[in-house]
Amino acid sequence: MSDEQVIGIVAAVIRDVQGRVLMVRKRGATVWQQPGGKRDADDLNDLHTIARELHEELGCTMHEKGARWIGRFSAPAANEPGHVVEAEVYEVKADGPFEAQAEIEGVCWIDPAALGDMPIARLSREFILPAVAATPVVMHPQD
Ligand SMILES: Nc1nc2c([nH]c(=O)n2[C@@H]2O[C@H](COP(=O)(O)OP(=O)(O)OP(=O)(O)O)[C@@H](O)[C@H]2O)c(=O)[nH]1
Repeated sequence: MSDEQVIGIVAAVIRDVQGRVLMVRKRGATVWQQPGGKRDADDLNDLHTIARELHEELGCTMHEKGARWIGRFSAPAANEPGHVVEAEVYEVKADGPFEAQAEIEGVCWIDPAALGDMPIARLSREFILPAVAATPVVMHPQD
């Protein structure tokens, strides 16, 4: 049996027209990660959790349509030693502007196929961003 504690989260992938992915950095943290977070007792479902977290962290509004489940991934947690993060990950559309607020200190856009040596949380670097890089950007006229 493992002593590792599991943090369950829901995480969002938001892409721009060039296919770049929105990343956030929490206050006091060095690594970039996906927007999102833990489920609240009042959340109706995982997309509701994402919509709430996006509004809290970035002040943006998630579209109800166009969400796509990317997968469930697990990795050592970025900011909590000895913890594992287990994430349900969705690509969603949202209206900007995207502005750092609440516990978020930084926002940036990265090319998922060219990460270089940027400090990125393992969940994103090893699982989420490779999955996204393998998928073409789909833009719908109504988006
Ligand atoms: N949101 C998010 N958390 C991640 C990712 N990767 C990763 O390791 N984590 C870890 O999971 C933890 C989730 O905590 P969180 O702070 O985002 O969740 P939250 O907003 O609901 O937390 P709070 O209400 O306690 O402030 C992060 O501190 C981080 O260590 C990721 O891509 N997105």
